[in-house]
Amino acid sequence: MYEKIPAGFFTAFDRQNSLLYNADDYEERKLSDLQGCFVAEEIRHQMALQENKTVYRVYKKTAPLVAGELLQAVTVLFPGTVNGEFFMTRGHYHIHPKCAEIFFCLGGRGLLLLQKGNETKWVEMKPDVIAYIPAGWGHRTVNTSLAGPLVFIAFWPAVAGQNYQRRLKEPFGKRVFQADRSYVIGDGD
Ligand SMILES: O=P(O)(O)OC[C@H]1O[C@](O)(CO)[C@@H](O)[C@@H]1O
Repeated sequence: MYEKIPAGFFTAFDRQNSLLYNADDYEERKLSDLQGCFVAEEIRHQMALQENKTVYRVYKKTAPLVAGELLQAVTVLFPGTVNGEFFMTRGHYHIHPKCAEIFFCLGGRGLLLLQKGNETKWVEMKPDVIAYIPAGWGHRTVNTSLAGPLVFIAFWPAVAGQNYQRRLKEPFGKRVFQADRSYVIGDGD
């Protein structure tokens, strides 16, 4: 379908299979990779020892890790909870302080949590929402629906890098729990 387009110059969202066509890198995060993310850490640990569900998949299009280049990735964040707390990504800050990021929601329902110092913001993610993550803000996504995956594409500078340690010092100030058929936002750590 895309044979006339040079592979280095495009990607496409494969809606049927929920993945990034022409991606060249892939990551899968299971419950065993998400140590310390959920309030119920012991329950997460037990779930990881038993079924160890996949929480999210990331299909990436790489680029040289130099200034001026951009990376892109489709994330598929599956439905589920750990003791009523919705499945989420680990969450990170960028190493480079001047790198923003953009998310475009392709399907599902969720929240993008943004953190800077003690300040927490959130953006409701639903199809066609384009969320902007300003430079310096930590970001984590949460699937707030048990009906299906939250799917979004992200674009960010290739030099951004990911800092996972900073969230220990500047943790996400909100947590998202199941409530009837919806969600409730509770205080974080
Ligand atoms: O790196 P984390 O926090 O595990 O989350 C992965 C997410 O990060 C991103 O790189 C976007 O910041 C996405 O591609 C993916 O959703």
